[in-house]
Amino acid sequence: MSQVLGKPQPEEEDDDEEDELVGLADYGDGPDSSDADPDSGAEEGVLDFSDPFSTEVKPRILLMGLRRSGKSSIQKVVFHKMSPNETLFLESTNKICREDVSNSSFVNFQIWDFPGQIDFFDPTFDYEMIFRGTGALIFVIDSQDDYMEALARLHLTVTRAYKVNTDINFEVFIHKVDGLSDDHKIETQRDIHQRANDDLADAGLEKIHLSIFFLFQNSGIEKAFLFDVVSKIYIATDSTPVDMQTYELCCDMIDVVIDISCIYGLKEDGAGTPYDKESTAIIKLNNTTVLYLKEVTKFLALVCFVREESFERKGLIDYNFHCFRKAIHEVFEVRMKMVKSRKVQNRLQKKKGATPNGTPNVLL
Ligand SMILES: Nc1nc2c(ncn2[C@@H]2O[C@H](COP(=O)(O)OP(=O)(O)OP(=O)(O)O)[C@@H](O)[C@H]2O)c(=O)[nH]1
Repeated sequence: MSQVLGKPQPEEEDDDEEDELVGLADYGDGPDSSDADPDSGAEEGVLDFSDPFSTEVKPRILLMGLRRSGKSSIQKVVFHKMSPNETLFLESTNKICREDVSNSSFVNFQIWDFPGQIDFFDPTFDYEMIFRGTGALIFVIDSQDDYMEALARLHLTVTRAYKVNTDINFEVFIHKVDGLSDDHKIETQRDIHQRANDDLADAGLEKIHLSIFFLFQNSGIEKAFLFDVVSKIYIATDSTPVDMQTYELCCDMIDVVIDISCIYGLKEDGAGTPYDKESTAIIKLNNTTVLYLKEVTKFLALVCFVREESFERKGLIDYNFHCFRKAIHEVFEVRMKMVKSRKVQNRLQKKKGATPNGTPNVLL
């Protein structure tokens, strides 16, 4: 099982071979991510919104989509290391489930899983409040289903949300592509892209940008770690087991890259940085595996193990990497915005003589 901000855990029996959600790192589970009771989330109709002045306010990501589209499965596989096969037994979600993903200083947000059947435009739901504090809205579409209803719902959701908050990032996940042929996948993505954007254009909302992509079931990446380059602690990994040898090999690769850059990459007066956005390295091992390192942020690197034959489709791997990097940057941006706005709000509150949590200061 993966661990967050930690060294590898002992291997666990896990027959699940597939890295189902490559392109999204698994930020692990365990005590770190379970610091909030998943069921402590707002009950249907009884939303318990975070106090905007509380220091607990976190960037919020909403998971929406029709019933059985796979929202809870995505959350469980990504954040709880559930094997994709086990998602078959997931019960339908009947209330909004909120969960804190606050495993480290790098990744810190709250994810809200909405039940598919919920009518969040029901007057009893304060959707304005929901969307106002939202950083990203992920809309999941089941590609094996007739997706016309999903597209109508997507349009309604996006237009409502945008009216309340123009800063929301809209991400559309085309899910369950495992059942589609390669041709059908491309055709489905093209069709969904076209229809979703046409609907927005018809509503005069071309400026809304929808990022639409597949959740790759098999990108050819065998194992991936998101490393903090300086400490060589991995802050996230995928759902396959971690073994010490693999982890150490990744650490060695980071050392090699940084050492070589320090020796030959810096200017004579020592100017420059040994690690920047151009940093990348590929090492072919003698066991038909390729080690691939790429910069994600100035602190983080993704280190992957890729089968040699899969590496021939390097474009696909790079595309996955690109989506992943973009998602990480968006999470950081959302987080920075929230931190800034919280500071401003706290300052304003202080000026007004109230404590950050909204209770007036009482001077005794
Ligand atoms: N073929 C396939 N099935 C999947 C995949 N992901 C999830 N499923 C299945 O889709 C079904 C519905 O998954 P859920 O995660 O419960 O869907 P949901 O959107 O949370 O559903 P509600 O809670 O009813 O809104 C389950 O039987 C899952 O096993 C996938 O990648 N491929």
